[in-house]
Amino acid sequence: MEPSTLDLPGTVTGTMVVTEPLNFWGGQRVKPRQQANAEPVFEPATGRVLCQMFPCGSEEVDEAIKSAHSAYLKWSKMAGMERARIMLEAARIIREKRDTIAKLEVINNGKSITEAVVDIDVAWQCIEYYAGMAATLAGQHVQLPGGAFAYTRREALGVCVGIGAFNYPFQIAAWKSAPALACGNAMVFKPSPMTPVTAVLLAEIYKEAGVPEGLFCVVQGGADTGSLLCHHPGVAKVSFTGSVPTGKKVMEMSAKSVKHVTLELGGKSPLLIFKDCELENAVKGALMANFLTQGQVCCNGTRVYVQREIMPQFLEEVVKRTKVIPVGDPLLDDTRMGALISKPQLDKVLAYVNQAKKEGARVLCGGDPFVPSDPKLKGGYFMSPCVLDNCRDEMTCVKEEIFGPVMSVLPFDTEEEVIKRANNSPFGLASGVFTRDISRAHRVAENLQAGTCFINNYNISPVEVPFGGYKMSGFGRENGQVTIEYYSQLKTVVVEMGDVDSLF
Ligand SMILES: NC(=O)C1=CN([C@@H]2O[C@H](COP(=O)(O)OP(=O)(O)OC[C@H]3O[C@@H](n4cnc5c(N)ncnc54)[C@H](O)[C@@H]3O)[C@@H](O)[C@H]2O)C=CC1
Ligand SMILES: C[N+](C)(C)CCCC(=O)O
Repeated sequence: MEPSTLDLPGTVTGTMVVTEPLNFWGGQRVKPRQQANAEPVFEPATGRVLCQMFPCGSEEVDEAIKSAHSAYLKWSKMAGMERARIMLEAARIIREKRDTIAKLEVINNGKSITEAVVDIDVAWQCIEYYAGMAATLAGQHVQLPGGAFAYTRREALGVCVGIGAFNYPFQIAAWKSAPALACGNAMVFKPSPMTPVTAVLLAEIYKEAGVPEGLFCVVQGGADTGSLLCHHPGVAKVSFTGSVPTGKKVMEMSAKSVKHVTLELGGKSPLLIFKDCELENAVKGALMANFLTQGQVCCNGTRVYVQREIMPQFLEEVVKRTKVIPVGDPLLDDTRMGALISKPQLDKVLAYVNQAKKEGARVLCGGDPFVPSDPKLKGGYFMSPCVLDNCRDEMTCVKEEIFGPVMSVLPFDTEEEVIKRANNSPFGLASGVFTRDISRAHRVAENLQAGTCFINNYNISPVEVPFGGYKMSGFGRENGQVTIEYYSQLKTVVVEMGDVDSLF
């Protein structure tokens, strides 16, 4: 890579320009074939153009998939132990380059450096975790009558496609590629067109660690490139992270050639806070559930149901803490909230706040554009984190995914009532409950219709535990042991030891 991209120690917000090619296949960065249809990529904290994103066309997609396929033929025949060793080396390199990758992630995504460092740590942990699993893949031996037997083999799928969202660009690439590679697959990854910069670093790191050329490729582009990938006959599986409408399209396109599909889609997750909770932890949990990555997190607990008796104390504390969240230059260590991904996203979120007001919600704090005092940040996409009170279940802000720093607070009276209301949503990604009553905690966890339930915490996602949705939040899982099943297929081998007993 050119030194300009990696030479980051002195880099401050508002100075970086990325000119290196952002595609990667055949073991190297590949220049875009056509300069047409270029889209500017912005630095969210300043509104400045960071680079151009050149979408890949069908020839480029084809080349990347061919490159991945030839790598897959080698990689899938290697011993699991050998794949593990290379993946561990990749994890080590990420650890070594963590601060640089995190910085670039911040410049492209707008989240605070404190969060980005955690994201990169989770990325190498994920690769380390699946490296540990690569050598454990095994089938089963089944005894049959007459000395016959069968055994199963866990085999790779082939070339898998990963399509990522803008909110966790590097981490999503790791969450998808780690289990894919552990199982012997290759991956072609398409980042969000708004965050094209860091996935290619992962490609370079895998290469440096020793994967066969082409094993992890990056193609840049938006919907058109994504659809070329979903239609390509050389692709065995598509793992998608993004919105529900796009997820449906991905499933539909993949259905044409019966590709495997994993969908990690949006949510409107409920967080239930009972009066017997430890209030300070519940308040901290509500902040964690709403304000990470400027609220642009699919599993955020944006419907905060608070038992009526403790509502005044809860609101007082949550508002007090929300008001002092340091919003500003995301590269500074003290900042806890950076900029939203784009101007349209900021406008959309502010419009949701306005709509909420119109429908009768009360803004207790925030919900306005925020202009930091630093002149270089004047064009950034900042807003003050917002708490909405007086919300009702039928309001738009309670029903729709806002994908911004907006918490809607609703009162409830009984456990039975709140579970019913919490489940009355087409989404089912995550949920949370704060209570000191252990029976209640597990009963609530059992009855909430969501892929994850956090008890007395929120938004922690260790790579050892499965993550994924119920209902319209998607299907399939990422992380945890089970994800091996989503990136492999089972072959049954039946062995006859006697003579064929023919019916004919
Ligand atoms: N469940 C999860 O793990 C996550 C879900 N999300 C959801 O994603 C949304 C925000 O992210 P965005 O990046 O704006 O979502 P999006 O759905 O617009 O885009 C996601 C990805 O799909 C690609 N894409 C768009 N149209 C396509 C098509 N026709 N065929 C193939 N690929 C296509 C985009 O280029 C991008 O890479 C939110 O609604 C959020 O809830 C975001 C992050 C994580
Ligand atoms: C890391 N975590 C749990 C906060 C969010 C991960 C899911 C996503 O991609 O939005």
